[in-house]
Amino acid sequence: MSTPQTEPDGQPQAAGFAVQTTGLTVDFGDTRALDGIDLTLPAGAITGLLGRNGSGKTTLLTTLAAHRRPSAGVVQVDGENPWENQRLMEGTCLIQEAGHLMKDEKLSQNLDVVASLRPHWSEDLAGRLMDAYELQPRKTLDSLSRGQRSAFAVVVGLASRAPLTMLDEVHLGMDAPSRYTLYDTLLEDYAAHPRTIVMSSHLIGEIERFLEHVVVLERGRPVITGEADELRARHPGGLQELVVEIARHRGARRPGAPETEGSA
Ligand SMILES: Nc1ncnc2c1ncn2[C@@H]1O[C@H](COP(=O)(O)OP(=O)(O)OP(=O)(O)O)[C@@H](O)[C@H]1O
Repeated sequence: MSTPQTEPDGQPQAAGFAVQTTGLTVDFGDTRALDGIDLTLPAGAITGLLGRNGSGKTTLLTTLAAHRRPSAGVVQVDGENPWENQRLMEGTCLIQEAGHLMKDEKLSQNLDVVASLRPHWSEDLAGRLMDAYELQPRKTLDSLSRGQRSAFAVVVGLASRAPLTMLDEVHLGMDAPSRYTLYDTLLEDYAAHPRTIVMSSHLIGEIERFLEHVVVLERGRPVITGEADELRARHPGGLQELVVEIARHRGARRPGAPETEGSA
């Protein structure tokens, strides 16, 4: 388990949670969304979770966040099963377009509730991001535009400073300046307060420069896992091109032909 460290103000520091899955399988009726996944996500690193539509990214993130139970296999977060685990629930934050927040309540009320639930909450960071996104605390969540709702989800997700912070397509609806505010703030705050970050996005070209670890899912299985620097060195076209190449290769594969599994 992670060892708590102390911040300058005496608060316990959010150390990153490591994540491990063994044989993780999730079925939705006849659809196998995750197919026996063995995966390790390193603690205190930024992992990019990449893959095409329907490859299983959201299912993996919601299962790691214990929003759903695996059909088979094991999930371990910071060495423990996250299911109904109070410590891990407090330390795990999955950001998905503000879906988990109170739509009829003012933003200020939402912030108060989240602050009371998150041991590592930063009032200062929340305030700075609210200002940067020009979000008015007196507005209700359901009165915001789509991009503003995503921005508010970013405020909540980053200010929570959760040891396991997962961002699932959180950029949806956000314009380019708002997305770069997210990236810049994430990097700056991560450097000062290391934690485990998992980021799923189709905007690979925008995020690949700060990824340290990469997982590419395809049809519910990891087809590539590895250090981003190594992958970049082996694929000068970048991660974006790599994901497109994988999709082309898979699309061209004859039905029934053996798959080329494993790390790149
Ligand atoms: N609630 C559900 N009921 C039935 N099938 C589901 C459900 N959620 C996901 N699936 C199926 O599981 C598979 C993986 O979906 P998932 O949402 O995890 O993919 P994704 O990689 O996040 O896709 P995207 O990039 O489009 O968001 C898909 O085939 C999808 O249709």
